[in-house]
Amino acid sequence: MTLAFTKMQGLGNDFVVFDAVNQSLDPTPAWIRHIADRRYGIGCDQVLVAETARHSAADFRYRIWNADGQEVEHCGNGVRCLARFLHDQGLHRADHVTLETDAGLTRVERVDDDQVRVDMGPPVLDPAAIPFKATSRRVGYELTVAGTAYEIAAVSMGNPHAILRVDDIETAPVATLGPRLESHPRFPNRVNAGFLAVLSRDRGDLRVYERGVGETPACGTGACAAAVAGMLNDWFDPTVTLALTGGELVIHWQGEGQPVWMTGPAETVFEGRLVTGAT
Ligand SMILES: N[C@@H](CCC[C@H](N)C(=O)O)C(=O)O
Repeated sequence: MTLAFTKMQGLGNDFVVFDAVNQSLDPTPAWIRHIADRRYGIGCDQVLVAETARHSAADFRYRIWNADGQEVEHCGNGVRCLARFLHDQGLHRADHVTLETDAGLTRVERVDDDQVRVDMGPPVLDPAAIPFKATSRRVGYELTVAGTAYEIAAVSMGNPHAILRVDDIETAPVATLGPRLESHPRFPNRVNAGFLAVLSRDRGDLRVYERGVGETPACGTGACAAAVAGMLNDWFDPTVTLALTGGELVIHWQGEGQPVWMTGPAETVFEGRLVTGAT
């Protein structure tokens, strides 16, 4: 048996993408870990799958697995890549597509050959819905990690994010504090940890330690969550450019109840076929 796949990336956050509309696929956590393995598999941060939509308003269903084999709710860089995949594979020729995820419906628009713009929906700020253990909703929460208190913001973009403001992302303790935040007991579903440096009212630097992966060159939902945290704190104007290790994303949010818009690139790296022993 062989399975067609496409390797894609958005700002260096990389994906193996499968069409499960025209080929049959039954991903198990062990199979996902094998595909994501950079020595024994293809190698990626996330595996993305396009399926037939269940919701009548959606064109396709979009599923995401982290490299550790866990299925998750959303992926911002991935959604741009999936839209480009559907277009380039001839599965959906229009310049916009509506995708259904476990986090709801997402509308993706092609801006030009390089840039894709996504309506990521409104951020979720109610702690119980993130989920984050807190007695009431706040802009900043004190979180104790290994005896040290940090002020974080907690935001869900369908998936959970903790955002910590730092002076400089070069010296931010991403490798040490990232995994401790990821598995902090106040985030029962674990969390993606963003380290944000505010440069001006319309620019910031961001590094993200992703749940189920580790630090990646970029995280789209992480950039949306960091922008929202920065706007709620009045550090940013409604449009901000965030520079991640892999490149820049432009995020626009007009406030409470409004959708977060994310604009950035999506690129195909290569196409291939998985052969025996891979499933
Ligand atoms: N890289 C992604 C986020 C992927 C999922 C995340 N690791 C999670 O567990 O929620 C992005 O670009 O948003």
